[in-house]
Amino acid sequence: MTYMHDTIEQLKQTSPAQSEFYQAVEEVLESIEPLLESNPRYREHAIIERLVEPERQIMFRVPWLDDNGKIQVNKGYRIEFNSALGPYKGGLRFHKSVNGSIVKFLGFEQIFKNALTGLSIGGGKGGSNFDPKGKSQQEIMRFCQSFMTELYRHIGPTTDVPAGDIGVGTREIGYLFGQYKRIVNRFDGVLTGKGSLWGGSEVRTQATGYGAVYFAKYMMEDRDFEIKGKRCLVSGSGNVAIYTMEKLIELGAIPVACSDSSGTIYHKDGIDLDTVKELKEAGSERLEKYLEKHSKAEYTPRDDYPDNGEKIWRYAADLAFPCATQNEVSKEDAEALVENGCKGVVEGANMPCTAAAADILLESRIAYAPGKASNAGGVATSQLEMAQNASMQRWTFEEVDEKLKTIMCHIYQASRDAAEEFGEKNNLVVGANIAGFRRVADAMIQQGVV
Ligand SMILES: NC(=O)C1=CN([C@@H]2O[C@H](COP(=O)(O)OP(=O)(O)OC[C@H]3O[C@@H](n4cnc5c(N)ncnc54)[C@H](OP(=O)(O)O)[C@@H]3O)[C@@H](O)[C@H]2O)C=CC1
Ligand SMILES: O=C(O)CCC(=O)C(=O)O
Repeated sequence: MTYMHDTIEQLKQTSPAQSEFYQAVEEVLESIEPLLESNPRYREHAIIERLVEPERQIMFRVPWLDDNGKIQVNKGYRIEFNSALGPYKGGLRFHKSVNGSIVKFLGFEQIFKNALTGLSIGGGKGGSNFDPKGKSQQEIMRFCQSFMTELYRHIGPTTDVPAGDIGVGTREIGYLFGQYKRIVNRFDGVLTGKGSLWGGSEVRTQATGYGAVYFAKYMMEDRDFEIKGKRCLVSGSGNVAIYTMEKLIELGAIPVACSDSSGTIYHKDGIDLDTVKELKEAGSERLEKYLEKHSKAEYTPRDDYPDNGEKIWRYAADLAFPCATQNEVSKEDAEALVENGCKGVVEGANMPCTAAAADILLESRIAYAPGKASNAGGVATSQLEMAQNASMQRWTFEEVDEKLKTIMCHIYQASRDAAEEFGEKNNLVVGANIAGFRRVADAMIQQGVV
């Protein structure tokens, strides 16, 4: 019986039916085992027992009126996981799949991600099982207003600062912020990802995708591999995928495939990003419509995917960027990527690889960047937004972008160095988990038993 095994068994008793949460905890505990062995004080201070239990979990009813005047009810969540390093910070996800396990795994990941940035932000996450697909703008606004009517009492610029995630972009943050301001009668920096007209930071929209590509660049340069000219697979076609592709194109790489929840586009000459933006950013269309402009591209609907994975990972490419959702890379997908000569996998999404897929990538020795390190550019830029709001300053795009590059470089180096320190050279999963954990755990010890 190992410490990790005992902890997971305990969680299964106390927090039943939360498979994604156990998966995230297991990965972290496995990685930090050597640190726990060499530093008994982490066990003496019951750091693991305290870390896996959120400081506060808020669940609430979100009633709203649809366009037919019918009352609809959704579940709302905010998990305030750990505030050892600063105010709870993390996004809100609106997606029909959201449940207690998903919000909890995301919140848990956020603790270590935020620690890795080197900034003063704790970990939190929230959301709702509200499905924005097919809803009118008015319905989305009414839903956001109702969600904030409960959430406002739990958040604040130095308490808990939510942001966006799947299904929550600048428009939703606008509706949430408007309702917060109306209730409390204060213009607080209580959300990030705000519109640039009213307190939002430059680069926040681009930050997660740009940050992932900066991370990829630093990681691949260390392996004498240039990104320029390389063919890339980028799953998803939302915020993170779009700005991953934009930065890749800017650096001379060629994204050849992207996807949405209905299907995958493969365009061997390179994805036309303007068309994707038109369909997905300006509108809320299905990606299949890409074919109307590019008849030579190939579209595979989800029904025709391989039984054991996603179509996108079966194409040959030099680099892969999973930027859609959790567990979107199966063991078989990872095997296909390795067999097809992929040299690096960089996670834009949170926990996009199943545990078995991550094992395949680590065993293959190809470069593998875990999301909590490579997608931290979004939350880091959110903290830059908080800093600007608090000091009533506004920095230029170039200033914020420079800071983002520096932070991503720091995260890469901290993860790489921690991996080497524990004899796991190139294992950035171990490195990121140890570097993130150590910072949070040390802060918790210094703050006593709370
Ligand atoms: N936004 C941010 O700043 C950050 C986001 N992340 C993570 O990045 C990921 C993407 O978030 P974000 O881009 O903001 O979300 P968006 O809502 O903007 O986009 C999500 C995209 O993923 C697609 N998608 C969802 N499920 C699947 C699937 N099974 N297969 C293929 N495509 C799928 C959606 O397709 P469809 O249009 O059909 O729904 C959509 O194109 C999430 O894991 C999120 O937690 C991490 C750090 C920060
Ligand atoms: O910008 C933020 O605060 C949160 C971003 C986020 O949710 C994430 O990093 O997964």
